[in-house]
Amino acid sequence: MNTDSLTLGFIGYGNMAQAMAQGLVDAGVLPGGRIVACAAHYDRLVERTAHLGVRPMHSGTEVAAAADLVILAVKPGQVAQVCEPIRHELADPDRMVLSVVGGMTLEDYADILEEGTHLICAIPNTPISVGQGILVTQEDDTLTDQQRELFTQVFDPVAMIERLPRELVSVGTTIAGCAPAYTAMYMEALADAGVEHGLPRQAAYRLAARMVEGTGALYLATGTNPGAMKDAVCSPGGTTIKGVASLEKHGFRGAVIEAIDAVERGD
Ligand SMILES: NC(=O)C1=CN([C@@H]2O[C@H](COP(=O)(O)OP(=O)(O)OC[C@H]3O[C@@H](n4cnc5c(N)ncnc54)[C@H](OP(=O)(O)O)[C@@H]3O)[C@@H](O)[C@H]2O)C=CC1
Ligand SMILES: O=C(O)[C@@H]1CCC=N1
Repeated sequence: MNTDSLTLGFIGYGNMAQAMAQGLVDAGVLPGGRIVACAAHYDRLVERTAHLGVRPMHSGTEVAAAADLVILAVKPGQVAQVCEPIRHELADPDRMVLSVVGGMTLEDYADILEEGTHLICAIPNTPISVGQGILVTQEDDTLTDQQRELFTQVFDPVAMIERLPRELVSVGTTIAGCAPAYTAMYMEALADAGVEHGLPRQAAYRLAARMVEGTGALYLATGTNPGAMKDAVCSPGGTTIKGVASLEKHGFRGAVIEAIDAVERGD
């Protein structure tokens, strides 16, 4: 099996599944016609799948029968119920299952899937839709070496794959998977300030977005410590340090750390 003959099936076709499908099709990993999907509401599914040519199906049973790689992309509370009727199909030795269900680890599937199911648990983030994603993947999985290689072939073009031990998956997921929301809030706040000072809204968003993208790219290209990246922008007696001092006064870094703590505590 390789990506040229792979059929991928989503069980659940909401925000995350659509982001993944979009990224994979746009990156040329596979055409929409080799992706199948089911969801709770068929009419809505038909609308959501049309533009990529993804094939809508009526049930998880149809998806499992059609797909070599089945992606569980429903809410955590729904996963046991959707897997129950297709446990046997999912355990087919030629099939692999990827769970992107928030908070679910390999161990959580012991009572949900049949023993021997080839399963990997990973959490993507929404930038996967533009080929700039992250997949935080539990180090332990039950894939064969060949399936693990195929998994990498499929997702490498659209995401950085970060394999972590079970106990670190949660915080890794929070930073990679939840923080796009916090980063979007930061961009929104920067743009609001820009608009307050007269910048047109779209220009303000463009500046904020490119700045976030470029700052991340600069770190990835150079590995410079983020503290040193900050220092490099702050000229002595200059403008940037005034903003740094103001952010510190208002607890900026503490607020970010507390947000991650809140997710990890499950507040
Ligand atoms: N959004 C994100 O950034 C991320 C999400 N995740 C995880 O991905 C999973 C999905 O999240 P998200 O896409 O945001 O949620 P959505 O609510 O957007 O999507 C959930 C999907 O599940 C479908 N569904 C519900 N019940 C069934 C059922 N019985 N059979 C088949 N499909 C069903 C829904 O169908 P319908 O649309 O018809 O109601 C919908 O398509 C969650 O576990 C989440 O933790 C992981 C990483 C990031
Ligand atoms: O908020 C959520 O439940 C999901 C999990 C990771 C990102 N979004």
